[in-house]
Amino acid sequence: MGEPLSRPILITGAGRRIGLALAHHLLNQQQPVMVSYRTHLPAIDVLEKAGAVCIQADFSTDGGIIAFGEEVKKRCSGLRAIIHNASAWVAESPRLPLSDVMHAMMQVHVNAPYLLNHALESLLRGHGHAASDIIHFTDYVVERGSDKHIAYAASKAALDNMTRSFAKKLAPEVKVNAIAPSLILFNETDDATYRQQALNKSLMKIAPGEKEVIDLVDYLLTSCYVTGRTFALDGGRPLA
Ligand SMILES: NC(=O)C1=CN([C@@H]2O[C@H](COP(=O)(O)OP(=O)(O)OC[C@H]3O[C@@H](n4cnc5c(N)ncnc54)[C@H](OP(=O)(O)O)[C@@H]3O)[C@@H](O)[C@H]2O)C=CC1
Ligand SMILES: Nc1nc2c(c(=O)[nH]1)N=C([C@H](O)[C@@H](O)CO)CN2
Repeated sequence: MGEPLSRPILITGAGRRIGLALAHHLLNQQQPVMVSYRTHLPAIDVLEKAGAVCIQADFSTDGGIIAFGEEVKKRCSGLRAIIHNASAWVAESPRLPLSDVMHAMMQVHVNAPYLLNHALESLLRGHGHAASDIIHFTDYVVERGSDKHIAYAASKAALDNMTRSFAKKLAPEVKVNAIAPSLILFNETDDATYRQQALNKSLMKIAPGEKEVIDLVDYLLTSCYVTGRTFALDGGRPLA
């Protein structure tokens, strides 16, 4: 149904973990993919060999965000979707000035999606009803706050709110939705005690892995009706 798979899906921060898995999943479906990466990990070379267009970008400055948007516009004439995955999970710490933490969180989780959604709007429009998507990756903590990642949670809450604003602005050509995960994937540095504590916070008591996110992205991309909504991937954590 609809046009052949020609417009790329843009995934930010796809050099590792969920973004990287999503990029390979879409490529395996013969869906063209364009990604941003900050650190040139070997996985980027593999992605390029698999056919992805990979563009280096650091969203810690507005200049870096704007330059990335300009490069995307040079490299394609339309976009099927933008998936705002790029993120840093930074806790407040005595070693970091609080203003630096808040600034860094707002840059990657708010300024980047805000500026890129505006800059790339013309690439998303003009393809028909519900023909394009924006997906914001937020977080379960938007609902509950976080005493250890206050700036992170606040920035993700702003991103959650922008989901509804952009849904109003871009409908009906472009659907805009958010995915709010809780524990999906551990970090290599997570020790056994932390891992057990984290697993116990949900009813399902697992870290499901990237496929849980990929399956929801696939659903959102196929919908012609869902927009302005946030989808929790939290294993029943609010009920635990
Ligand atoms: N993993 C989980 O359990 C959970 C994940 N989420 C959300 O899901 C999404 C994916 O999670 P996950 O794969 O763990 O994310 P990661 O933290 O592993 O990776 C995010 C990517 O974003 C990139 N990035 C970070 N800061 C910047 C920046 N300033 N400019 C450009 N790129 C940047 C990183 O680049 P680099 O490779 O250079 O570091 C990295 O490749 C995120 O939005 C996250 O908040 C939410 C809840 C739980
Ligand atoms: N950018 C990231 N955001 C988050 C991560 C991560 O690794 N990178 N991890 C989490 C945790 O899994 C948390 O959900 C556990 O309760 C949150 N956000």
